[in-house]
Amino acid sequence: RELKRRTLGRTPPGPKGWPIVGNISDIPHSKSWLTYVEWRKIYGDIVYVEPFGSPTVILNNLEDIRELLDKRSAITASRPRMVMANELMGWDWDFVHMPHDDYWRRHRKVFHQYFQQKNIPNYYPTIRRSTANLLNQLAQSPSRFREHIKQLAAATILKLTYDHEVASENDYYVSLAHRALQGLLPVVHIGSSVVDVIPILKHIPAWFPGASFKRTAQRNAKYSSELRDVPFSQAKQKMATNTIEPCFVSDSFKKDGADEEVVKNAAGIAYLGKPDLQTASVIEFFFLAMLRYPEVQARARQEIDAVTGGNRLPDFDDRSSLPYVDLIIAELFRWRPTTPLGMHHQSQQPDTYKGYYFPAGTKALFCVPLGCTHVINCSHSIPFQDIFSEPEKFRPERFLKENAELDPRSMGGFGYGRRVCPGRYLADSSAWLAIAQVLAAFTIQPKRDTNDKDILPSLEYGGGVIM
Ligand code: HEM
Repeated sequence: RELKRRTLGRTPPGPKGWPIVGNISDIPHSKSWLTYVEWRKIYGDIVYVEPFGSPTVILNNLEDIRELLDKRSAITASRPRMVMANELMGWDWDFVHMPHDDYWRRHRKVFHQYFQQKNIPNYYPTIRRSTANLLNQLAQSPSRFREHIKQLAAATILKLTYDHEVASENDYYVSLAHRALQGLLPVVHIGSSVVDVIPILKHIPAWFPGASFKRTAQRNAKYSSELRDVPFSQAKQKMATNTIEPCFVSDSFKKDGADEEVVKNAAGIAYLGKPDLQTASVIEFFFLAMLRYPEVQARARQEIDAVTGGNRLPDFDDRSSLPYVDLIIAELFRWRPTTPLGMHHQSQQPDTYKGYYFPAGTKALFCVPLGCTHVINCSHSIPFQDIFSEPEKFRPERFLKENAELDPRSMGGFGYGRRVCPGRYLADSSAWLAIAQVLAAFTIQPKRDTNDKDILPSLEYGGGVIM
């Protein structure tokens, strides 16, 4: 290591690890960003750790993130090996976690062709239908708003992907995705499973003491193939009988050189739920913000009523006349990013930056540099307060004044470089219509307790990958 240091330069500073296991015990499994905040104060914007010999940097500064993950994306667009998820649980078809290679590129291309920006207006009718259903459900059972929001996101993506209509919360496809995700989400974060840290353990038998990860993997493996195969074969049956309406599967099959396996995999990922979980998450955070900031809600309502006359719902044509609603969405991305640590990137070549050496295979985690994510439970340390003042406050007006040139939607909320979220245009349109129409049709208020006091929900994050 000393020789490497002398010839290639130093790796960035970070907590000193132990022999062999490195920093494995320094990285918490849950809410790790709180630890990263503390490390930033000690070591600076670029922190280096080596859990079990695996080089990892934590990037805390937008300028560094943009340089390394956007500009040098050709070498930082890969993903870390995921032994538990991909090799034991059968998720190797999931292109979100594929290495940056030709096979990934083919999936990304087919996905992009369908979900690219210019195609989104074709999907407005589907988004409108799902949103109308959300409004009806909210009118009938407002306290179940979280279930209704999840159904909204699932209905849009399943219709667009397979021409499948989600009729109820108990929809079979929705529960398939839910079951699969319950197994997958806990194992996609660095260090979340012992076998990702020590891959050789994947060869020990399931009965071996301490091999509970193997038994967990075996239990969950069938959900991954079920999720990918069942909806796809039903869509294919509809295609065979000419009863399918245009959707991702049918459109992608019509393209020259269509590859069935790639279309099947990419469809499975559109539907898997991570994407629609995130859209649902943005809308849930919107409800939280409106409960806490009624003055923002009132101002948005005023803006909408001035455009619609208060007697119709806003629609996509109104978007350019409703700038404040857009600022609310921008502020949601800053105030509560749905993936505060983004998704891990991995470099494919050694590199140097700011005098530091990054070995090939360095994993990069970026703390989405938007504001108060990191402050929760930790109000004395506010990273990025250099960018946003009072980051813990939900204040859409900040983008009219001191932060007018910034848009958090292009500051990491959707990721970076060649891996930037290819579903972002669909997500943006779905979230916008739901938020604008809910603002027009309802007033979001807290429940009251028996003493007529508002019951306000907690502002705390959970501890997973997607909030
Ligand atoms: C508000 C909603 C959403 C948010 C905040 C979001 C955010 C993200 C983020 C942070 C990444 C990782 C980017 C990186 O590694 O640098 C990502 C990747 C991805 N997202 Fe989204 N996303 C959303 C909605 C969607 C939707 C609706 C779809 C599908 C239609 C989608 C499909 C994907 C896919 C396929 C990837 C993996 C791309 C790759 O690895 O090449 N996302 N998203």
